[in-house]
Amino acid sequence: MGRVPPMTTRDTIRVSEIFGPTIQGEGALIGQPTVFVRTGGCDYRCSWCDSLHAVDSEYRDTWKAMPPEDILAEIEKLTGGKPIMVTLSGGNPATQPLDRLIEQGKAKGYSFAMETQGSVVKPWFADLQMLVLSPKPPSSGMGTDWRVVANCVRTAKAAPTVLKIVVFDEADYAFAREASERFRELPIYLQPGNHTPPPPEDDSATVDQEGIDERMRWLVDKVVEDKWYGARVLPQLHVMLWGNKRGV
Ligand SMILES: C[S@@+](CC[C@H](N)C(=O)[O-])C[C@H]1O[C@@H](n2cnc3c(N)ncnc32)[C@H](O)[C@@H]1O
Ligand SMILES: Nc1nc2[nH]cc(C(=O)O)c2c(=O)[nH]1
Ligand code: SF4
Ligand SMILES: [Mg+2]
Repeated sequence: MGRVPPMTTRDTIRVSEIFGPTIQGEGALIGQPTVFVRTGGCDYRCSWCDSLHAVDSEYRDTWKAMPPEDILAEIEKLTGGKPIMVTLSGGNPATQPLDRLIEQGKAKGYSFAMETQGSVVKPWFADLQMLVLSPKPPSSGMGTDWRVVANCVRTAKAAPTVLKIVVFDEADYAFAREASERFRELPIYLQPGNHTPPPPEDDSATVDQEGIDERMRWLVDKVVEDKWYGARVLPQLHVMLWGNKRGV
C-alpha cells in the first residue's frame, strides 16, 4: 500500500482574532473602515505591546490554525460580502503564509493593508494596498536591523509603504528622526505611546488618556521646534474612542 500523504498544513494561518468592520485607528489610513485579521505569534516582545494576547505563547491555545478560505468566509460574513480594506496585524503577520488569503481576497474585490515591525520579509508584500513598517524604538527593548527594514521596502516594490513610529520619550524621538533620515522617500507617522496597555487576559477599557494627550502635545512641540514639516503626528483614534477595549 502506498504512503498516505500527511494532511498539509502548509497554508494554514495562525489567527488570534478577526474583528470589525471598525475604523483603522492609526497612521496613514486613519478613519478608513476596515476588518482586522490579527495573527498569532511574534518574533518580538515589546515592553509596552498592546496586543500581548497575540504575542505571548501562553495564549497560543486561543489561536486557531485557519485555511485562507475560512478566514475569507469570516471576513465576508462580517462585511455582508461587500468588499472592504482588510488590515493584517498581529503579532507579526509577516511570519504567516498570507499570500493565498491576499490572492483570494483580491479576486473578490477586497484589498489588504499590513502592519509589521519590518523584521521579516515576504515576496507578497508587493501585493498589499499598503505596507505599514513600524520599527521599534529603544523604549520597546527591541533592536532594529535596518538592512531587513530596507529589504521590506525593496520587496514591496510599487506597494505604497509608510513608516509608523511609536514615541514615548526623547530616545524614541531620536530613533524616529533616524528612521526618517534612512528612508527619506517614505511618509512617516509618529504615534504617542500608550503607557497603560491592557494585560493580555484583560479587556478593560481603562487607559491613561491624559498621559497620552500630554505626550501627543510634547511630540507636536518637538516636530514644530525641529521644523520637521514632513512628519505626521497622530494619536491612536480607537484608543481615544474606546480605551484599551479589544476587538475595536
Ligand atoms: C500590535 S502591533 C502588531 C503589528 C506588528 N507587530 C508591529 O508592531 O508593527 C500594531 C501597532 O501597534 C503599535 N503599538 C503596540 N503597542 C502600543 C502602545 N502601547 N502604544 C502605542 N502603539 C502601540 C505598534 O507599534 C504597531 O505600530
Ligand atoms: N481600530 C484599530 N485600529 C488599529 N490600527 C492598528 C491596530 C493594531 O492593533 O494593529 C488597530 C486596532 O487594534 N484597532
Ligand atoms: S512587534 Fe508588534 S506585536 Fe510584536 S511585541 Fe512588538 S508591538 Fe507587539
Ligand atoms: Mg492595536
